[in-house]
This record gives sequence, structure tokens and C-alpha cells, in this order.
Amino acid sequence: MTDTVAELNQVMAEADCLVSEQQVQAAVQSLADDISERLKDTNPLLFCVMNGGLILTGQLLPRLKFPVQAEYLHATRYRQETTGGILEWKLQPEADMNGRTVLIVDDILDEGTTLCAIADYCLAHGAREVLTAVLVDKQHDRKARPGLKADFTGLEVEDRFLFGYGMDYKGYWRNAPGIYAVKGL
Ligand SMILES: O=P(O)(O)OC[C@H]1O[C@H](OP(=O)(O)OP(=O)(O)O)[C@H](O)[C@@H]1O
Ligand SMILES: Nc1nc2[nH]cnc2c(=O)[nH]1
Repeated sequence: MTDTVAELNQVMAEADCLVSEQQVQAAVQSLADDISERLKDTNPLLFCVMNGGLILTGQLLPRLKFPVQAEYLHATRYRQETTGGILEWKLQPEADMNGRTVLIVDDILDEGTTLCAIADYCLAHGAREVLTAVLVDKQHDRKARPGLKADFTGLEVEDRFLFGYGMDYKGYWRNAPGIYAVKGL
């Protein structure tokens, strides 16, 4: 356990800070403003994608200027790895989304497999429309669908393995107060 903590402190010490906490805060406010403007009259059902979406959702919700019904779901495909695998549903949403506008909130759109699968699930369960909001869109050409974008994007970040603000490294450092890239990844 001591070795684990030492390794994780070393990862942080050697990481590159790509986006400062102040820049992330500005991006969250901008996301909240855009979402409020677009969804204020739609009575949306918001789903936080656990675990990574936790911090963005927590910081976004108090900034939204309309009554929000907030729920969560849990889908994962990276687990403790730095490359994605098969999407595993850990908790499918129970809320009735029939005829509703749904907003999915997550930390990152990388290849986009996760968000596409969740959006497809919501549409198949009767959602009228599904919108997506992410803090980070990673810049590369390996998207699940060419040109795939979230409806609301906070920041565009280079193609490195990231942690902080909800994103983990081996299950840790979701709490890092900024967006960091692991040395060498
Ligand atoms: O765009 P993609 O390539 O599909 O990757 C994005 C997903 O990867 C991360 O989740 P992860 O599977 O690591 O689970 P976690 O949220 O519990 O960390 C992140 O939170 C997104 O949900
Ligand atoms: N922590 C983390 N999770 C991811 N899921 C998809 N891409 C990433 C990434 O760069 N970092």
C-alpha cells in the first residue's frame, strides 16, 4: 500500500499539467451557461456517468439556472487500464426517460464508444432526444464515428492519457485539481 501511494505521488510529480484548475473552472462555467441557455425550457433528465462524471456533474449542477432532475448510471470500459475494452454496464438507469430530453454528463469523450452506447441506450428506452456534455474532448482521429462531438464540450486536450477532475490513473487521482497527462503516455 505504501508502494502504491509512493508510485501515485511519483506519477503526479512527473505529470504534465495541461489545464490549470482556474482554466477548468472557466470551462465548467462556460459549459453551464451553454447548457442553461439550450435546455432551460426542456425539463431535461440529467444522468451523471459514474465514476468519471462525478466531479463535473457536481460542479455543473449548482451552476445550472433551471430545475434539474439529476440521476446517475454506471458504465465502464477502461477499468484500471489506459486503453478501452468492452463497455460494461454496472448500473443501468431506472428513471423513466420516455419522451424526455436526456443530458448525459461525463468527464471525457475519448473514442466516444461510451457516450454513443449510453445515448443509444437512452434512445432505445424512449428518450425524445439525447444530448451529451463532457469536460474534455481528446483530439485524435480514432473516434467511434467520424467527426463525433459532444453537444457541449468544455476543453479540447491533446492525445495523452489524462487524469484529474474525475479522470483516474489506476483508480486514483480523480481528485487532482486540474487536467494532467501521465509522463510517457
Ligand atoms: O470515449 P471513450 O473512449 O469510450 O472513453 C470515455 C470513458 O472512459 C472513462 O470511463 P472508464 O471506462 O475509465 O470508467 P470510469 O468512469 O469509472 O473511470 C470516462 O469516464 C468515459 O466514460
Ligand atoms: N482517466 C482517463 N480515462 C479515460 N477514458 C478515456 N480516455 C481516458 C483518459 O485519457 N484518461
